[in-house]
Amino acid sequence: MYKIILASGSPRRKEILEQVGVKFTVLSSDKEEIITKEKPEEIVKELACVKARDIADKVEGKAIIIGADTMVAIDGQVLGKPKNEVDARAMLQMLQGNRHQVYTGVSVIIKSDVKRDEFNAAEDIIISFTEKTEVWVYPMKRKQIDKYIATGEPFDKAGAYGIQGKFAVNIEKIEGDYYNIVGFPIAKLYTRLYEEGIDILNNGEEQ
Ligand SMILES: Cc1cn([C@H]2C[C@H](O)[C@@H](COP(=O)(O)OP(=O)(O)OP(=O)(O)O)O2)c(=O)[nH]c1=O
Repeated sequence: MYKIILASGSPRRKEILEQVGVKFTVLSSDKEEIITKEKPEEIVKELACVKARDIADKVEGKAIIIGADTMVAIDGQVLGKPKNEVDARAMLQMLQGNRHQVYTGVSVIIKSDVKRDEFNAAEDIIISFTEKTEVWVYPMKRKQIDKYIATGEPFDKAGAYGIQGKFAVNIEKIEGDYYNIVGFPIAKLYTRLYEEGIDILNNGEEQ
């Protein structure tokens, strides 16, 4: 039996794992997120890896630690969470009437309890990937953007919107995994781990 640990404080990621029936605990990382990469698909993987590593170093025994990070990209710009209202308005102004990409990077560290020798712990297995979803947003007037900002929804979300919330009325269409936009590409994670012989729906035990 593995302990499954979600290394993220995002309530959305927790909800998605609960929805499919994974038994896990949450230990969120407070490590500073320093970006050294340029491409969004690399940045999200790097940040997911920092979160998973931070928690993996703090837990003992057999464990599967899952880190994730979500960002929005549009016209060569990468958007994280807005810092304030002005920032949120600028982001939503860019996204309205346009197409953008949402990237979520996932990093999974599988810690075994088998020791190589009496001094060294067994090597961890690391699986990491990025999932991309294309999103088209209908044109929005300044008044609509301001009303949306007033709901308070933008502030803890990459790109300043939540597709699962009140922003749903502005989504024209998506191409790719919906759950990836909400912050966690659950199907890709489940499938990749299953290929490795790990079933997260069964406490990580092999099928
Ligand atoms: C685009 C979009 C993002 N989001 C959220 C998912 C993520 O929680 C958040 C991006 O922030 P992240 O930095 O990926 O994650 P987090 O700060 O919430 O949690 P932690 O760092 O502890 O892992 O944006 C939505 O909820 N809906 C959306 O439509």
